[in-house]
Amino acid sequence: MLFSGKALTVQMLDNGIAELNFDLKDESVNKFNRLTVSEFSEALDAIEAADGVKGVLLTSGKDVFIVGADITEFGDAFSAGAEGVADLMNKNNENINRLEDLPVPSVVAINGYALGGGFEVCLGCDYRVMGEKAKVGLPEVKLGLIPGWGGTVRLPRIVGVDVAAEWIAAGKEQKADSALTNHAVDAVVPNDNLKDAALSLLQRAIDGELDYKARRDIKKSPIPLNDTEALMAFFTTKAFVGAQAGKHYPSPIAAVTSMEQGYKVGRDEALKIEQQQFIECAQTDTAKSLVGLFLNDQKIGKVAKSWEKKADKKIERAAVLGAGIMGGGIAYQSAYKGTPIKMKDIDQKGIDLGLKEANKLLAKLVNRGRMTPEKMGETLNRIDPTLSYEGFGDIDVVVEAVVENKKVKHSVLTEVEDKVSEDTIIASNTSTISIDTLAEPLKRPENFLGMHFFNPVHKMPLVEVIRGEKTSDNAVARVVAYANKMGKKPIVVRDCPGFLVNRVLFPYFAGFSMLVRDGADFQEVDKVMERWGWPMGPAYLMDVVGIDTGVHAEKVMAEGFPERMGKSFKAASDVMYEAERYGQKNGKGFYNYEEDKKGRPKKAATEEAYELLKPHVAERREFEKDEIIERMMVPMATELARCLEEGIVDSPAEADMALVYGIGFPPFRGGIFAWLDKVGMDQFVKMADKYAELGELYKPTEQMRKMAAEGKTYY
Ligand SMILES: NC(=O)c1ccc[n+]([C@@H]2O[C@H](COP(=O)([O-])OP(=O)(O)OC[C@H]3O[C@@H](n4cnc5c(N)ncnc54)[C@H](O)[C@@H]3O)[C@@H](O)[C@H]2O)c1
Repeated sequence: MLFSGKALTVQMLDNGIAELNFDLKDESVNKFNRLTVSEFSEALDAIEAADGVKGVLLTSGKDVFIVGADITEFGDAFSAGAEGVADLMNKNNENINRLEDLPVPSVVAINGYALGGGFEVCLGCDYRVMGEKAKVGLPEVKLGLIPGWGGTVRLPRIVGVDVAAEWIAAGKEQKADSALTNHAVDAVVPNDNLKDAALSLLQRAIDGELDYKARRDIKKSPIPLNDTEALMAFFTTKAFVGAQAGKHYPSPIAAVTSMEQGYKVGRDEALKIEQQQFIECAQTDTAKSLVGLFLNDQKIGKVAKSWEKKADKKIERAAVLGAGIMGGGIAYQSAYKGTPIKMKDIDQKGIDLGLKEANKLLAKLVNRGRMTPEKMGETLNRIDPTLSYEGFGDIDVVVEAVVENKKVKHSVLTEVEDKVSEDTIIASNTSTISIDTLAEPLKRPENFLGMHFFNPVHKMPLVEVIRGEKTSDNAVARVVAYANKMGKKPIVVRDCPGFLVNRVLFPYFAGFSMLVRDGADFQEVDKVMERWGWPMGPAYLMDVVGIDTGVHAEKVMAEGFPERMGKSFKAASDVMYEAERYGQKNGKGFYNYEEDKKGRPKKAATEEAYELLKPHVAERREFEKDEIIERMMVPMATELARCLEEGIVDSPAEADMALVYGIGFPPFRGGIFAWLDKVGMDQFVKMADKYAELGELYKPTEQMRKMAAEGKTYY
């Protein structure tokens, strides 16, 4: 053994080959934490000092190769300013350069995920052999960063500027076939043959059959582009990348800038340029927010896993009641992720619609080559459409998704309780009705809870798991396990009308209604909020949700929280509802909708909506952009703070993730609590107090005022 550490080892194989094996102790994956980086350096010392080393093989002792840097180390390093960032990055840059400069050839066997720094170390090797199941990629932009260990330097020198820019700016993982076609790797082999194939390639390099030095030269030299070629390549790429990423996400452009400024110089100079760009990105609010979200995501994942472990059994069979928009989506998602599901409705038409939707989604996957027709058949077979309760005796979880009406739900829930076994868990997908209210007529309220999906189910990651007063731990655990199995992000919250997400969404809509009442142009409000980062403004969002659904839910919320959410005026949404403008679903809402060439609804402004609103709103007037943002965000943020104080949600991290995953809160802002921390509670309280005359929704809680006085933050 040349070197033996806690993160990696180096041992001599036959023929003078040193195998450097990454295998981080007590962890399920390899990552470049400070320990690994420091041992990597010691391992290179040992290789450089050893006699008779003719070649180096890099391998992994885990299912993955290396998943990247240890993001938990970013926070402290980044808050130490430019020096802290440089300090975190320098050592591994040195390591990868030393690997690349060894007097002998190097080959890496990429057995699983090689992402970020994990892929950058592969790019430092002379040759790359990849297992069929492995994936490579540079996903740093997803954290608001750019590759910082030579990714923007070596990748364009290996695969060309266009492909490198595309890979880095999109941050997508690449499968083996894409990596091979684009020459990012030299061979793809079945995982079982990986090490042998890598060794044989290394032997050929050692024997002089392959000119590894020529390859190295390419990676260490400027990129041979003339000025016109460079102008074309970088100019068009930047325009494209900038348009895709948008102004709130500057790092994809920084990655292209690093390539643009570094293409004319050799490796070492180019690495300095990359580092400068990396440091600038690391100091942006966007990076801070996205790194924060990544860590929050890990946290909610851990919480969900620990719930799952408490479940008494695995979810093998599910059922959904109601085959409408939501029921159809739930059936599709369950079947797609492998859990057979009965889909019951009282109306054959409902069932036909549910199946049609599932068929459409699966056909799309088949057409895009992401699923075989056989798999599509298997998936559809997992959905068992039915008009009866036959076979409900051995169902593990039933999800109720019938119309949002307390009476109907009570009747359906008591009915199904009689058809299932004593230990079946029954969950309701209600959007607003309190779980304790729904549980009232049930014999086994301990087996009942909320499982709130978001529309469209296959796209929206969040599932709110709502525990009522009598819900058992096992019921929560089983439903969390089911959500995990469906590939969703479950977050456990306590019961109240609207639960977490809708409880804070309706105050936001109330902010919108008051703005329009006071003379704001709804299109202007949409534009301002979209520029602020929301995927759609409030009027457009209401049209997409359905004005009828929104108006109904708003009533439920007003009954639940009359002191804050009861309203004394006719809101714009009420006006639309009375005019039967229900939004996208019937082609008319705040906007008019027509189908585009691809059959997707396309919105267009219409005078009709303004005419209808005129008698109910103040004369149109201009509002400052900041006033619009504040009047929209104060009620939402204040209600969220209330939810945390009341224990509806356990932590700021879970609340922030719920809003990002459930309603697309702009990720670059890191969540509402992260936004409040950035604004500062003292400033926020001042901001809210300006609007005190707008009502209770604008009044910060006592605890918020206390936090303001004490200078406290949520994170
Ligand atoms: N649409 C959304 O955006 C959304 C999002 C989250 C949650 N939800 C909630 O999901 C539930 C369903 O909403 P939807 O939009 O899918 O409604 P929908 O009107 O599209 O579907 C309801 C389905 O339930 C069926 N149904 C009615 N009574 C039934 C019964 N006794 N047994 C079996 N089926 C019955 C109807 O035939 C219909 O097919 C509601 O509680 C709603 O609040 C909706």
